[in-house]
Amino acid sequence: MTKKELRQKYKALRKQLTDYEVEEYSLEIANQLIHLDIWNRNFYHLFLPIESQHEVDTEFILQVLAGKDKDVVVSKSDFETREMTHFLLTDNTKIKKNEYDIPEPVDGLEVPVSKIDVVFVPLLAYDVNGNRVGYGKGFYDKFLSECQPNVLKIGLSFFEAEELISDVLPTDIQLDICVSLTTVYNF
Ligand SMILES: Nc1nc2c(c(=O)[nH]1)N(C=O)[C@@H](CNc1ccc(C(=O)N[C@@H](CCC(=O)O)C(=O)O)cc1)CN2
Ligand SMILES: Nc1ncnc2c1ncn2[C@@H]1O[C@H](COP(=O)(O)OP(=O)(O)OP(=O)(O)O)[C@@H](O)[C@H]1O
Repeated sequence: MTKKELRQKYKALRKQLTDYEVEEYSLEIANQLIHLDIWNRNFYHLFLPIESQHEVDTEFILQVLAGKDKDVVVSKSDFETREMTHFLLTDNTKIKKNEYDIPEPVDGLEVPVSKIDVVFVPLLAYDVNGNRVGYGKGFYDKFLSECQPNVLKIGLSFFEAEELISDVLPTDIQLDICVSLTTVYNF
């Protein structure tokens, strides 16, 4: 299927989930992550979920990271330049929702992309080759292309992998791992 078709399909599937399912499934994804060999690094970039879009609630992952004393990085998105700016998440970080309902840090200590070791990647759909589809603005393709080549890219999804995204671009960056409710995909 094309990215456009997949966006429609997965937006509809996510819409059907109840708030209860979103929470339970997000906890399940966090539980799967605990068992992976990904916790020996320092800087973990996490997305803060758009609740109205029924994204994976990363709160549980945040708790795991806090328990392990990791540095957590969150971003602010500029929809004009399609650039993300990255900030260290601390107890004092003020979070505010932007016009797209994305919770974002207001300000704080900026973290250069070169410091980031692991990125938890939001997505609408992904395929068995590790390609992903987001909302189509290219924020993560750009961000991931600026990261260190050895950065670990981990997708999180309530759904299983598609067989094929038919219109993958050369600028699309593949995931290393994707975690669903039942499966850990290693690409
Ligand atoms: N939590 C989270 N943060 C993220 C992303 C994400 O997917 N999830 N992004 C990942 O790249 C970037 C933001 N990209 C986004 C692009 C479009 C829409 C969005 O709501 N689009 C609506 C159309 C709204 C409109 O045009 O008025 C939609 O698709 O329904 C949201 C986020 C950076 N931060
Ligand atoms: N490294 C990059 N720098 C600048 N623009 C880019 C980069 N990578 C992709 N883009 C542009 O972003 C647009 C959207 O790409 P694509 O359809 O793959 O988005 P997506 O992966 O679904 O969205 P997102 O990354 O925001 O979740 C494309 O027009 C593409 O040209």
